[in-house]
Amino acid sequence: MSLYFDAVNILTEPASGGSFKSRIYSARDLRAKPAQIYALIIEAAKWDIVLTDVIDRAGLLDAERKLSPLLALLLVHDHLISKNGIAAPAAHTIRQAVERHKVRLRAEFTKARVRRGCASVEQFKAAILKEKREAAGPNDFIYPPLGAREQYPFLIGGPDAHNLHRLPASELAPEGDDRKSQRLLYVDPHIPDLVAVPYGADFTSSAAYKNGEIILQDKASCFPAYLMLGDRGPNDPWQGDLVDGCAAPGNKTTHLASLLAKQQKDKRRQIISMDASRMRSKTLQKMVTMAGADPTVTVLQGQDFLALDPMDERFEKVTGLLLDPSCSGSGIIGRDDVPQLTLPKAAASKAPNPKGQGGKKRKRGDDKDEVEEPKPKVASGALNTSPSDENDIATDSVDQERLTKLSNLQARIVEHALSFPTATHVTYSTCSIHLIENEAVVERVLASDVAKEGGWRLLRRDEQPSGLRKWTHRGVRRDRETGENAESDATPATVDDLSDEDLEACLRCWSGDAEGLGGFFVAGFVRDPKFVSAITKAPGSKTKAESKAKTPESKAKAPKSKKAKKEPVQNKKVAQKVVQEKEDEEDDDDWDGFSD
Ligand SMILES: C[S@@+](CC[C@H](N)C(=O)[O-])C[C@H]1O[C@@H](n2cnc3c(N)ncnc32)[C@H](O)[C@@H]1O
Repeated sequence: MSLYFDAVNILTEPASGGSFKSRIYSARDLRAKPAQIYALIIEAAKWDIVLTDVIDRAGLLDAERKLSPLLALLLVHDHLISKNGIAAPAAHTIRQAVERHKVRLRAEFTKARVRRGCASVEQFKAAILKEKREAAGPNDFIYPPLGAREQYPFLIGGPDAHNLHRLPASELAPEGDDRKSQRLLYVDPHIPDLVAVPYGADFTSSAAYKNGEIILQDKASCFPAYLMLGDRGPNDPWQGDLVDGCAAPGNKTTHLASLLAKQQKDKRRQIISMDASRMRSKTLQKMVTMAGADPTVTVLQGQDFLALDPMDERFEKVTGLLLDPSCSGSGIIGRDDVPQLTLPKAAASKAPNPKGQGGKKRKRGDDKDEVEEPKPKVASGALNTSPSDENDIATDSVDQERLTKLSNLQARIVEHALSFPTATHVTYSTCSIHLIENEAVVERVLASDVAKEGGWRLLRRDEQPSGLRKWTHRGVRRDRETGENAESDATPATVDDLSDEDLEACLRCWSGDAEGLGGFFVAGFVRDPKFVSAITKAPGSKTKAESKAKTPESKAKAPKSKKAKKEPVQNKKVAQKVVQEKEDEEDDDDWDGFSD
């Protein structure tokens, strides 16, 4: 029974940071399994317009005054549609409150099906999806309308499923869907192997999804790995190993693995992937395994990227580093992303709550008779969720001090990446909209000694992979006016030291435009490989990198250690600080991978 009360609480509590799904998985006071709660809400949302109609016509809420509209909707969903009925003992008050009306409820459900001319429940489900799709508007097929992302997932092939476009439409379309004969996948024009699927396509039950052959991923999240590995193929494969320094839950790591696998059929390069948070590292490992990327990816669990010694032998072949560190998450859309359900009408004479909020708070163990819950933020409309699980710290207001701290850490992380002696490519990304975390970090990094000494510059637009070259949203010189910024007292930041070409090199995504994405930023840093060999191997070079680099002789003498070497003292303080921050964040979002 706790399942329904937990679901009601989740749907009615004020949204904190992270996506709806991640909030369920990280909630502490749930008694039912998070996966069950999530599934109940998602399934009930698919049927809400019918269930509401059935409940209203059956007069359930007038007869059962203790049932709130939301609780009734969830219970009636399981009563009519779930194979096992309501998940509560037969004698439970709430179950009885619904089952007392089973004849009427069943009759109204059947009438609703027959009115739509459907012979089976599957057909009925498809008809409802179609109704909802039509209500959502004509553009639903292309990209997700804001706030309905999880219904229009972006899919990307996993390491061993390079061509998702071949996936049979029958795997994706719901049974009885009248679009089976139509084109069901929208092939993305910017990212290879990326497709959007139409409303109601239940790919989560497809074998390809369960096997990790396809991965649900936000489009913007695909930019960094593609920016790094580009349009190469087997004739022009990536040379060297890769590091993903801030990798959990693993979207970009698995995308890197997928792109690498496409290029290198025989000898696979390695990806060393890590996250400072131990808890999130477990999710990372799980996602890597599910994607079949274990042969390519080594996960360093709980590893602080800043504590890595770039001179460690493990990294001697590293040519590319992908950095997607913690950020404000201000680009994540649908923060208040509780599913929006159409609800039945409350009983007419129900006593209003004194605070105007609906009922009393339920205590643990007392769910036998307490059946009202706070008024949900529910309305008619589509399911509204966001795939923001990889980011963890979105807040509702601009905290300049926090942004400054984050940007300091972000700049330090990118500069550390630039200090890897054999690196030629580094990408930096955030899902923040703030200049201070994006262009301003790039500006600082380019001005740093490590960038200047190492010959680093930005990967120009004309050098970017073909799909991203076409992307029109580019870096900005000053913060855009947003609701959040408007409330901030801070003077708008500007970047004056970046050239127009530098800004063209930066890629931006904005929420609220026709692209249908959240806010995102990515930039690529590159340097000429000849310059790399000069700083690591040229005799007499005075660079820091070279002064620390091992000579071939010292390498021959030193035992080949698999363990990280003692970190530089300067990094140690940073490392301790970051690890502390990470431990503070251990309770943040976890992501349950694609193993529903
Ligand atoms: C935005 S999330 C990364 C999302 C990931 N790239 C993906 O695509 O799924 C940021 C991650 O960086 C990790 N992180 C932050 N600072 C770190 C550090 N110094 N070393 C390693 N990981 C760090 C956080 O624990 C968090 O999991």
